[in-house]
Amino acid sequence: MQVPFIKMHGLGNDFVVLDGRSAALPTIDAGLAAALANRHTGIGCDQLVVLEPSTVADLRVRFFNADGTESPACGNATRAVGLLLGTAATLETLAGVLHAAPAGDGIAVDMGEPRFAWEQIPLAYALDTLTLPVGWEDLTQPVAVNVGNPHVIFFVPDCQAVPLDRLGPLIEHDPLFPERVNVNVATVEGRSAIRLRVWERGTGLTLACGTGACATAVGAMRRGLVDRTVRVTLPGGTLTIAWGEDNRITMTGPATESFRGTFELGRFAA
Ligand SMILES: N[C@@H](CCC[C@H](N)C(=O)O)C(=O)O
Repeated sequence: MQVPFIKMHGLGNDFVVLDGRSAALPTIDAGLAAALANRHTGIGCDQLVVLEPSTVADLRVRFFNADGTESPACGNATRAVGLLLGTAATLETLAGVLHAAPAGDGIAVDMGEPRFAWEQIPLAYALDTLTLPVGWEDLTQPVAVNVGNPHVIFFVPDCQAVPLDRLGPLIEHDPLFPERVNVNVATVEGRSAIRLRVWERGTGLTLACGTGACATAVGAMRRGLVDRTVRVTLPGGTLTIAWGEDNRITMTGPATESFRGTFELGRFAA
């Protein structure tokens, strides 16, 4: 069976998109997702994105990390799907129904409401999520925010200097986070500018993480470090994040289609 795919990215966070809205797709499981994502033996991507019909929105979108695990949310991929659709649309995700629409040269997405209760992150036990009293070497006292997926954010003087490739996996797998966690290191550069690097749960270091940008912006706003609209610059480029009076987060930024192709399912599925 030949399966069509679309290769896309949002600020270098790259995706293989399978469109099952009108054509039947093979069963998507962790093994197939990980095989397709593999950069040596597969197509190669940070996330596999699957589009399906929905009964409650214009379409349903599922996100799989490079290790095959499914995530309820992926900000950059949501913008990429918005680009594919080319018009305002509602997207059913495991994190709720989101709204994406063209905005200038990019796509704006209503990413929903952030959650801060320790059970909602989730943490293994009750702690103050505005200042978690924990640390790993020089990374201490992070904020925890759930924006559909779990994030911790460490505010540091120079995020470029953090050995995130070493500390990221330690923190991701710490028993404090029963569903693991995305690890953000951020430097506030002014009332409306943040620099950010992210170790993504299930994928590792990426060039950009949309939900990481949302969680970091909201964490910085909760701490009073920045205004309610902020530009978040990641290695792959810049997103604008606004946290409105209605408690909803809007993420705006670019997305790109790279190429289209097909793969032979038998090479990847068991
Ligand atoms: N790249 C993403 C986030 C993908 C999911 C994340 N790794 C998780 O498991 O929660 C983004 O742009 O938000």
